[in-house]
Amino acid sequence: MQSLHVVKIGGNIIDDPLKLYQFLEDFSALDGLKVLVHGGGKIASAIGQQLGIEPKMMNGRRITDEETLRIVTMVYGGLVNKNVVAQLQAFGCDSIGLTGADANIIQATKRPVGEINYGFAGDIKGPESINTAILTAFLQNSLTPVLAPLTHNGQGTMLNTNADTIASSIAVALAQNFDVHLMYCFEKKGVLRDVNDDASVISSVSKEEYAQLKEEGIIAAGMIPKLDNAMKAIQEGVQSVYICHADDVLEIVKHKAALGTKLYT
Ligand SMILES: Nc1ncnc2c1ncn2[C@@H]1O[C@H](COP(=O)(O)OP(=O)(O)O)[C@@H](O)[C@H]1O
Ligand SMILES: CC(=O)N[C@@H](CCC(=O)OP(=O)(O)O)C(=O)O
Repeated sequence: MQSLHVVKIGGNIIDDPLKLYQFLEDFSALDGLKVLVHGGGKIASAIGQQLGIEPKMMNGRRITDEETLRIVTMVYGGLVNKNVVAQLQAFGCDSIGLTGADANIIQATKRPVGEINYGFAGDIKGPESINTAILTAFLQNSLTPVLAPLTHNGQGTMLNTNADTIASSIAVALAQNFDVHLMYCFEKKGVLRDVNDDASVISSVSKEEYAQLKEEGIIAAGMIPKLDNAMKAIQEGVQSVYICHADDVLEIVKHKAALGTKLYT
């Protein structure tokens, strides 16, 4: 099977124009088939605040009421997605910017109201909710899909879906057709033993080690949903999963550099 890289880029890089520029230059230089999934939570919060709407987060997830849904649709599907595509074009990477509604790429269901009402947050059922045929057709036509963290419910409503979940779901679905390598890129050197020390990278994490690190409180905050999604991918057919710094993606792929954190089942 052909190799495919699914790369997710997080909010702290997207929010920094220079870091984003450097990352997109490296991403463009990756050989072979690739998909980019972007977040943008920080920009959505900032623009919401400019419009007088305070962000509401619970367990690292955004509570998406009707007003917030309008903001995230504009910010993720418009501002962030189109600027990323324009910059990729400048680096010679022919890309197509999409939300989950475009070409019916990702259908989701509105999260049921439990103890917390997350509002218009979308949960992806499984690989059957991903239009792998159209994603494969884009890839075969030399286009790099750039996916915003938005899905739709098939009944006319957009839903907000965590970008780490989109990356994992896309990677698992495409693993039916490709040898998929999933990379979560962010502003730290990997999963760290001490979150303030970039020299404390844990080079590999198994399922058991993850449970232990979580219990000890070494893995916390946004790293928990990221690792839950990453672990799911490695258990469901993705060939390799890395969590690494946005600066290191090219080194890891091109030169097999021992950087970042590699996950094991
Ligand atoms: N053990 C850990 N190693 C690295 N980062 C950690 C760890 N525990 C918690 N974190 C926090 O998780 C954050 C990453 O989660 P998040 O902000 O959701 O990522 P992203 O920007 O990719 O969406 C890091 O910025 C860091 O503050
Ligand atoms: C439901 C939900 O929480 N959606 C996320 C989508 C953006 C995202 O995941 O952005 P980062 O990768 O930059 O964190 C949010 O609105 O914050």
